[in-house]
Amino acid sequence: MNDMTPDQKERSANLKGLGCSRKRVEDARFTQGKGNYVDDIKLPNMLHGDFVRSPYAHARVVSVNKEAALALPGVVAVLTAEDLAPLGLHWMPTLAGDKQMVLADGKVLFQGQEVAFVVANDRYIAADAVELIEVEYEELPVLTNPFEALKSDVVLREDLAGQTEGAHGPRRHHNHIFTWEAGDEAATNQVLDNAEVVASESMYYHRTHPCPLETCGAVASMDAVNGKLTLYGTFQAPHAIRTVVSLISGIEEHNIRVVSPDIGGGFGNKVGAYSGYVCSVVASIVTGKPVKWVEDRMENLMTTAFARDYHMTGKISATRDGKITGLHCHVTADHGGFDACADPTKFPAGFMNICTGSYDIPVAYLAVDGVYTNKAPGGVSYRCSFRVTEAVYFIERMIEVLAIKLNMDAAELRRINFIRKDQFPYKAALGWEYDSGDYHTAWDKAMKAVDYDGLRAEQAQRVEDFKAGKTRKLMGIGLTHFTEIVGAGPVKNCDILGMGMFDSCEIRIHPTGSAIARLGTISQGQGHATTFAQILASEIGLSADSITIEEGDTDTAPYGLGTYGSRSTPVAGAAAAMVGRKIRAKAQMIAAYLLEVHDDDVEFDVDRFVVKGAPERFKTMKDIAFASYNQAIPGLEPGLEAVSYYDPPNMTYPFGAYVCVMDIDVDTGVPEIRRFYALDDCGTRINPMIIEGQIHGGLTEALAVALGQEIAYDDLGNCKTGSLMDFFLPTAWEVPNYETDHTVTPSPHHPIGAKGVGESPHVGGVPCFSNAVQDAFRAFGLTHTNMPHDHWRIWQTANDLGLHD
Ligand code: PCD
Ligand SMILES: [Cu+]
Repeated sequence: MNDMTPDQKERSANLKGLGCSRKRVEDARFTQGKGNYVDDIKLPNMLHGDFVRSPYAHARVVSVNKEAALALPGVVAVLTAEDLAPLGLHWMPTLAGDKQMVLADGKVLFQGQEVAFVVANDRYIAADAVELIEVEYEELPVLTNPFEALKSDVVLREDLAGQTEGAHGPRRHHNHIFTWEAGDEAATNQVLDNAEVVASESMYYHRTHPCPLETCGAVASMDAVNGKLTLYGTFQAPHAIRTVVSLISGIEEHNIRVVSPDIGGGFGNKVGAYSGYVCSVVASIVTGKPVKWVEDRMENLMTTAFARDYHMTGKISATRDGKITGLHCHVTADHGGFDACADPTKFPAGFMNICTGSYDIPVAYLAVDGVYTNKAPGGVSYRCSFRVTEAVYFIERMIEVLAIKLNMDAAELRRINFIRKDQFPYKAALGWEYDSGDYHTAWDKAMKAVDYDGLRAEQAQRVEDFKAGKTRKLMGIGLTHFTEIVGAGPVKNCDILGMGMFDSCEIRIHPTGSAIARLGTISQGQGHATTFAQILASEIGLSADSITIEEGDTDTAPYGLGTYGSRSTPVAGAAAAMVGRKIRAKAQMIAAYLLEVHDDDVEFDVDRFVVKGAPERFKTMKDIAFASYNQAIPGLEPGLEAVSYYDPPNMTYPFGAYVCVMDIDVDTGVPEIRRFYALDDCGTRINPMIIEGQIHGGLTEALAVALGQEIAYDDLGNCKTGSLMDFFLPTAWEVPNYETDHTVTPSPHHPIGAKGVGESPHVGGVPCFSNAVQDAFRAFGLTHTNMPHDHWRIWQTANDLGLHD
């Protein structure tokens, strides 16, 4: 940009390409109520489905009596496992290599589990009929604690009885799912045993839920005449859903069309497959009519994919002057009744092995035990790619705990252990190769921006004042330096149900120099229609305003693995850049032909090809597009179209430095966020305004998780947080003013150097908010206390430390 002439700058600005804070093109539709969501889909003669769900967390289903329901006028059908069994559809495969009941097959394993599916003429009749179905249950002992589940005689998964081998290796107990290990245990233990200092801590990253504003839903429409099934739904991965539906239903894949229309937020909740999808498809086949199923808020919170629920124990060793020498981590992962985690096949605990964080740790070991309990299945990322938020929370807490043990400043401890710029690409002890980073620059910028030393001085004074009885408010400074890992993934190690996690972009340039591009991803609010057009604009020299972006229809879009794990930019974004380069290569030939020079004698110049050394002789991309349809080079195919399937060579590693300043009222437990500074480095920035929006959103979800959001159960397995009365969803009232900042460290292997950003603020935000709360109490002897830090728990912490005496 800097070495451009004024004319080039102007032409470049007209393209609205990379780096432009272009306004979101989708917002005209959304802000005027013209979105098209699943519930807006209304097909002729459409029926409506609703579930009978189990009130018990663990029970045998003795009988289901449908008679009264079927007698209700307007009820068309009631499906149970018995009806699905002949089709082989009473169980479905999960993304984690387990299988899950579509409808209760003899027993239920969590509260809210689907027992029967009612199909009726309208949603209200369906709901009334649900009440008329009599289910006889026989209660069984409930296990909600994974540690107890591993000791209990109670067999949760009777269908797996006697199976000592699971999808991810040996199972050592009937409620054990897998053990997954990374790193060198013997070497790590040796370092820990001989270390000058070792800090240990156990922490629980509580169960929570993505809770998008729009709940999950689907409309299935089986056309019996031509054998075509159309399935509309809130799918974050429409192509994968098409393949799964084909595999489990036996309908040939070309006869299935999956459409993700507008999606009202996904956040990981809409990656997996749910009973509602299968039941609406079966119901449509059985009734010959379209069937809609849309869950309500309680069903969404209580039964669809939860996130986290990781019990983590760590040991970190260091020299007396603070150089970290080793890290040991053990996780007990509560997966609920079925293992339905959405992770690449080879990673049953996702990318938890990024838990060495931003630090140069020579040796490390991680083991994760997956366990069945009587809770809802799921295990999705919720704004973090595959357990990265758990990993970052773990290491950022361990650093704080170590700082306390060493009696060192936590910022300085981080600084002396960061991976240095000259160490990239950096091979981490747990296997990943970090593509790029410049942590010291980011950290120093952050410390300076917030006047870190000044803050610590103020905090020390506050402690004095508190002890002197002059104030009842403590001050906490939360620090986090996170490293994300996004862009799954190289096909060599990342697949879902055998489908490699590449992604795709196809473009067709029309004669007049405008275009349509389709991708294998699907926006849920991220703004892909805006940003993918920007990547293409810069690559092919046509204005972003002349490029339509389309996603989500498997009949038209090229195959791709969808949008989650911040993979759209690293993978599909790369495909977009590559497809642009294919277009440019052909355009170059056409331009040279039209200008009557050799191919090598023309060069690309923003929006045109010019003859080298003679910039007045050129053909614009618009000229070339038109020519490609009528005067193409003899022997060359007409038209200007291309498709690219991109298999990334590595993942991308965005990072950031966050600081949170908080005042905590010791007597009420209420935290007040005075300041939140977030520096993000996502490599090349496509749209700074969209990035800022992503960061505000992710930080707000981080605040939610750290300060109150939780899916909680009582001992009987009753979900206590099934509505927004109990499940904390922050509003403008709780949200502070965020200060955003950035550095730019491009990814060396991504065609435009971009890394993902959507998840970063959440991954970095959760430990930062939590560290702020905990730091406020450091001077009074606190080392660690578990999230969520709601007012009651904060008050309790103060009380336990004797601050109310
Ligand atoms: N460098 C850069 C990067 C990025 N970007 C931008 O930003 C966004 C984002 O991106 P990414 O990061 O790549 O991502 P994606 O793939 O697209 O997406 C995903 C994410 O995204 C986020 N964000 C959001 N937003 C909204 N609005 N909504 C939603 O739902 C959501 N979700 C969340 C989540 S959760 Mo997961 O699923 O858990 O895994 S994952 C996730 C987009 O638009 C793009 O383009 C830019 O501009 N630049
Ligand atoms: Cu995750």
